[in-house]
Parts: sequence; structure tokens; C-alpha cells
Amino acid sequence: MTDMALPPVLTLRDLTVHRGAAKILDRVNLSLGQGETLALVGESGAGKSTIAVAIMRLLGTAKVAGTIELAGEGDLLALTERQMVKLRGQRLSMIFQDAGAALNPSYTVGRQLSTTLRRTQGLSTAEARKRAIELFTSVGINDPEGRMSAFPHQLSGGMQQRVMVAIALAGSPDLLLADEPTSALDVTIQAQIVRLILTLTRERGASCIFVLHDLALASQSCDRIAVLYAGQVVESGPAHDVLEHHRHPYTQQLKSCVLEIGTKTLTAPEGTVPSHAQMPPGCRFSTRCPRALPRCAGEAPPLVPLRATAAGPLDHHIACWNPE
Ligand SMILES: Nc1ncnc2c1ncn2[C@@H]1O[C@H](COP(=O)(O)OP(=O)(O)OP(=O)(O)O)[C@@H](O)[C@H]1O
Repeated sequence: MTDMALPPVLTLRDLTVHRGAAKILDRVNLSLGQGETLALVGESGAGKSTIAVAIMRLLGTAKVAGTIELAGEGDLLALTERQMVKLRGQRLSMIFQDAGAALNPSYTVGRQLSTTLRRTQGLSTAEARKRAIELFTSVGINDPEGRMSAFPHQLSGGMQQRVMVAIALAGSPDLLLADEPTSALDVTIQAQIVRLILTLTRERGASCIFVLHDLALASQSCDRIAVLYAGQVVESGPAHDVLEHHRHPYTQQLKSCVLEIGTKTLTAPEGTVPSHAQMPPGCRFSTRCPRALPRCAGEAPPLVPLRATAAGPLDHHIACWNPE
């Protein structure tokens, strides 16, 4: 758990992302302690992946405002691209949702991992090969030596994801961003990969932001949870508090959703997320909220601590004018 005397390793302040006229993220505030794991949960399209990609500063033409403070580096949004290139892989790494698309099909997986090791760790070719085999072993790849010469298409989706995990860990990053593997893998393999990433992150004392769909899995496996709705953080805090003592009506609805056994279907809360063109200026959940007051649609509730404790920005926070 976090030593409260230590400043957070990562702090997002009013992170706002526009794509054209659409406000994809709206003043997102989040903090993460050293060695902690934070789950971002919420329905599809809530902006979870956008947060992770924004931290990597890989959002391309999107307009990004606010600050992303990484301990020891200052505001990532103020760094040059050259400085970011150095940080990616070494301090920050991302595991993408679809490993098949993220790996280069033209190179063997051994070469892709060794190249990362040589670049981030300055290892010789022979040292990088030795370390690559060790990393493949630690992520549970059978016959790691033999797999070094495999091309991505020769591996199953689960194995490709393990290769991605090895590549992401190659530079010993202190912050890992992991997007839940959803597209290519069946649910059993997904759960294995989620557990693997969390175990390896904890063993290394690194911090991790995990994009997850399932609130129950998030609370079982992560230290902290941030619940997102349509690009806004509606509730955040220690996992136990958010799951057991949640105050935001959306968290309550999300909690009652269940992942149907054997399928990838999430039973969504009733109603639909408003389109970006029709987003209310206030609380974006107000159109579906059973507790909405007249002020909710017009005035955005700030994300505020439920009670002030020594944890400061890591406290339990909610953004709601009429909490439960
Ligand atoms: N490259 C893009 N161009 C335009 N809009 C995008 C792009 N990427 C994401 N969006 C939009 O941004 C919003 C947030 O998407 P994002 O992928 O971050 O959500 P998410 O919560 O990670 O969803 P999922 O769980 O489905 O991955 C969505 O409305 C999506 O349509």
C-alpha cells in the first residue's frame, strides 16, 4: 500500500481531450501512489483507453489540455517528443488491447523483444537474447528459446499477449498502462493475462493503470478504482470504498451489472450514453440518473473528497450533486 508521505507517482489534473468538436475526456482528475494499481472502469466509450494513450502522449491529432504529472519528470504534456521517446518503454509502458495489431508481423517476437531490451537497457545482442528468454519464461511462454524465432502469426492470441507483456516489462518501467485484452481472447485467457500483469507489476514494485470492464474484478485485483462515465470521473478511491461504500448512482448501476458466464457480454445499465453532440453541459450521467436534480443537467459537479484524510488526492472522491 501507499506510503502517504510519498507524493503520488502520477497525477492527472483537469485532463481534457477533444477530437474535433467532441469532448472525449472532460476535466479528468486522478492520482496514483507508488507501487499501486488503479483500475479504470466504465462502459465502452467512457474514455478509459483515451486516458492511457494520453499518458503515453500517443493521441495524435487530438487536442489535449490539463496536466499529466509524472514524479520526477514534471508535466508530460510540456515535454518534447524527443524526451517522451526516452520515457516510453523506460518509465512508462503500455500493453495494448489487441496484441496481434500491436506486434510487428514482419519480425520474430524474439527480435522485437531483444530490440526493446537493447534500446532501453543498453544490452549487447547476446545479453539481450539471454534476458529475452528469461522474460519469456517469466510471462509463462512455453519453450521460450524456441519461441524466440516465431513470428506473431504463429502464436495464439494469448501467447501474443504474453509477448506484449514481456516487451512492456523489458525496460523495467515504473508505470505500466494496460488495456484489458478484450477483442481476440476468450474470457479465461483474459483473466489469466490480467492476473499475470498484476503479479508481475507488483513483484517489480511498479505502478499500474488497468483498463477493466468488470467492477468486481477491479475491486478484487486493484488497490484503487476510478469509475468513468462519458469522459468524466464520477467516483474514485480505494477499491474497497468504491465497491462497498460507493455514493455515486452510476457506480451503483455498474455494480449491479454482471458479466455473463462464458460470454463477453456486459449487461449494461439501462439507457444509453448520450452522443457527443447531445452531451448535457452539466453531469453527463444526468440523462440516465434516477436521482437527478434540476441543477444536474446544467451544472457539472466537481470531483470532491467525501471526507478529508491524510491520503489527500488518493481519498475517496465523488462528483455528484445528489449522492446516495
Ligand atoms: N481515434 C479516434 N477517433 C475518433 N474518436 C475516437 C478515437 N478513439 C476513441 N474515440 C472516441 O473516444 C471516446 C472514448 O473512447 P475510448 O476508446 O477511450 O473508450 P473506452 O472507455 O476505452 O472504451 P472501450 O472499453 O470500448 O475500449 C469514444 O466516444 C470513442 O468513439
